[in-house]
Amino acid sequence: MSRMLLLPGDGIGPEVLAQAERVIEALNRDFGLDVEVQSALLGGASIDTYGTPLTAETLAQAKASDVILMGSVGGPKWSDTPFDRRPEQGLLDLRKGLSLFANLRPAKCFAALTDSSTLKPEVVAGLDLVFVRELIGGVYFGEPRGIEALADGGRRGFNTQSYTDEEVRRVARTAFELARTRSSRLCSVDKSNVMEAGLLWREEVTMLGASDYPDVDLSHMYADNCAMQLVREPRQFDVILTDNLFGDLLSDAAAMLTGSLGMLPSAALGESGKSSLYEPIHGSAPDIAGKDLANPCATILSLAMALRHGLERPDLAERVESAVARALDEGYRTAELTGGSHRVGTAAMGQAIIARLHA
Ligand SMILES: NC(=O)c1ccc[n+]([C@@H]2O[C@H](COP(=O)([O-])OP(=O)(O)OC[C@H]3O[C@@H](n4cnc5c(N)ncnc54)[C@H](O)[C@@H]3O)[C@@H](O)[C@H]2O)c1
Ligand SMILES: CC(C)[C@H](C(=O)O)[C@@H](O)C(=O)O
Ligand SMILES: [Mg+2]
Repeated sequence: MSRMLLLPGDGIGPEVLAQAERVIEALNRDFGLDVEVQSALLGGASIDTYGTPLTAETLAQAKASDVILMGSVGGPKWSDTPFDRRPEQGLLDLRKGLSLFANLRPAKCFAALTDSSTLKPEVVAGLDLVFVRELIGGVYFGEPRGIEALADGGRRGFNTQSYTDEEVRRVARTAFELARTRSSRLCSVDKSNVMEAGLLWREEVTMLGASDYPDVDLSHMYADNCAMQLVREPRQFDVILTDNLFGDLLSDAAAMLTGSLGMLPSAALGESGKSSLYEPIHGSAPDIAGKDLANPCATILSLAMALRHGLERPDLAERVESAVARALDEGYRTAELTGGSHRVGTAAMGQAIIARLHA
C-alpha cells in the first residue's frame, strides 16, 4: 500500500484535483493500484482555516507520504498579505521542506492538439521536450531580500540570485540522467553573460558533463535566446536544464506550444526514495474558478507522472496518458482548447478520460 496526499489548494485547484481523484479511484478499483489517499489544506485554503499557508502537520503528512498531488494555490483574496503569509509561500515551503530540487516539466504536443497551438501546426507537431527546472534555489530563495526605505524617501526592492556549486550539480545530474534515457542531448540555459550565478551555473554543468557524462551532447544557450528559439523552432530541444526563475517563465511559454497551459504536468523530485510532489504547472486561474471550465488534463497527467516516478507503476502511467490522448483524439475539449467536436466542462472531461482507461 502506497500513501498519497492530495492538496487541492485554491481556485480551480480543487476542481481539477477532484478529476484526478476519480482517476485514482478507478485505478484502485479496476487496475490493481493500491494507494491510500489523504487530503490536507494548502495555500489560501490553509490560511483561511489555520492562519498559515502550510502547517507543520501538513508538512509532516507530506513527508510521510510516498507522493503528493497538488492542485494550485493563490488568488486575489490573499494577494495583499505579506509574502510569508501568502498562499504561494506555502507551496515554496513545501518544495523546500521536502528538498525537491528537480522539477520535470514535460511539454508534449498531443497529436489531436496540433491545431490548438497559437503556432503553426508544422512548428509544433510531435513536440516532446522536458524542462528540468531547479526548484529550491536561485532568486526565489536567495538572501537578502526585502523592500527597504531609502534616505531620499524612496524605496528599494531587492532579491538575490544565488546558486552554490552543489545546488547546480545535483539538478544537473538529474538532467544528464534524463537525457541519457531520451536522445542524449541536453541544453543548459542561463544568463552567464550577465550574472555571476549564471557563470557558475555554466561552469559547473560543463565540468560535470565532461567528467561524468561525456556521452551526452551538451549545449548551452542564453535564456533570452531560448525564449525566442522555443517559439521559432521548439523541436530542436529535447531536455532543457535551467534555473528556478527561467524554468518558471520558459515552461509557461512552452505550454502554449502544446495548445494550453491546462495541458502541462510536472514532477518535483528530490533524493530517491523520498516523497515527491506532482502538480499542474498552471495556477489557480481565478478568472475561470468555480465555473466548471478548467482543463483537468494537466493534473491528470501529473498523476501519471506520480505513477511513473513515485509509485513505480509505469504501466498505469501509460494507461492514463493513453486515456487522455484518446479523449482528445475523439474530440473532447475543455473551453480554452480550439477544435474538437465535444465541448465539455471539467467534470465531463474527467469522465471522458476515465471512460477510456479501459480501452
Ligand atoms: N503552482 C501553482 O499553484 C501556481 C502556478 C502559477 C500561478 N499560481 C497562482 O495562481 C494565481 C493566478 O495566477 P495567473 O492568473 O497569473 O496564472 P494562472 O496559471 O492561474 O492562469 C493564467 C491563464 O491561464 C488560464 N488557465 C490556467 N490553468 C488553466 C486550466 N487548467 N484550464 C484552462 N485555463 C487555464 C487561466 O484561466 C488564465 O487565463 C496567482 O495567485 C498565482 O500566484 C499558482
Ligand atoms: C505559485 C508559484 C510559487 C509557482 C512558481 O513560481 O514556482 C508557479 O508559478 C509554478 O510554476 O509552479
Ligand atoms: Mg509558474
